[in-house]
Amino acid sequence: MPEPLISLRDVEKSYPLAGGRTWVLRRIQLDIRPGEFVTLMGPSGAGKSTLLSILGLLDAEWQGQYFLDGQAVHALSAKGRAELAKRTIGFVFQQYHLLDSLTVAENLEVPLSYRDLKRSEREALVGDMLDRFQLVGKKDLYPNQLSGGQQQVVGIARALIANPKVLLADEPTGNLHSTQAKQIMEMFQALNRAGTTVVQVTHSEANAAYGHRVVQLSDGWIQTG
Ligand SMILES: Nc1ncnc2c1ncn2[C@@H]1O[C@H](COP(=O)(O)OP(=O)(O)OP(=O)(O)O)[C@@H](O)[C@H]1O
Repeated sequence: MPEPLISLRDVEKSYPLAGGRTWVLRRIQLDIRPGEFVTLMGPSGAGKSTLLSILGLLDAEWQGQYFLDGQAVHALSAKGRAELAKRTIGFVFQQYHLLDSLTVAENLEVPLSYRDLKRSEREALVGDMLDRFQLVGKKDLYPNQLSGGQQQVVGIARALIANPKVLLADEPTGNLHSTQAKQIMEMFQALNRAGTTVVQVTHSEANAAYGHRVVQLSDGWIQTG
């Protein structure tokens, strides 16, 4: 068995509440191995998005231990976390989060702007992604000129352009019709088969069926057995 790519030990999160605290995640233990496709499920408010944000290093306000790709996230500075995230994580959002004032090609280039790459190298990577995701004909359009499904394809291409080890997706098909949703899930499955580790949050059993296993959250606890 390979070493886990993601390992959480006693991860907890809470918010201050009048006179005490309200708990969102309780004593989370989770191991995800390279090449896995894991689905986080559970009722509304169970803590799924919170857990995914912690995994994606978008949230640093938690307690416990998190090892990502051999690094102790809990011991890293904000700068160290940001660098680890850039190298390791691609994040796909339900609401796409594309920049409206940038074209498709420019949106794809955003994650590369933080890298020390020559302009020609950036253009080559953007060109590869446009080809791979069949977006060449759309490259000069703005997000509001695309369908929801096409915007999500751009969101996925942007998440993948820096070649992350882990793709995290929070309800990636939540705003899409079922045909578009199926296309997106097939894309995730293909990426996973090509080696990318995938963690998705979904309420959909159909989407969960694309993954290898389901982790159930309830009131901030992982349900076992
Ligand atoms: N700033 C905050 N202060 C207090 N509680 C918060 C805050 N932000 C989130 N929470 C609580 O954290 C809990 C978990 O939220 P989270 O978004 O992770 O749930 P979820 O399982 O993703 O739900 P959904 O399926 O509805 O998206 C919720 O009960 C929410 O009210």
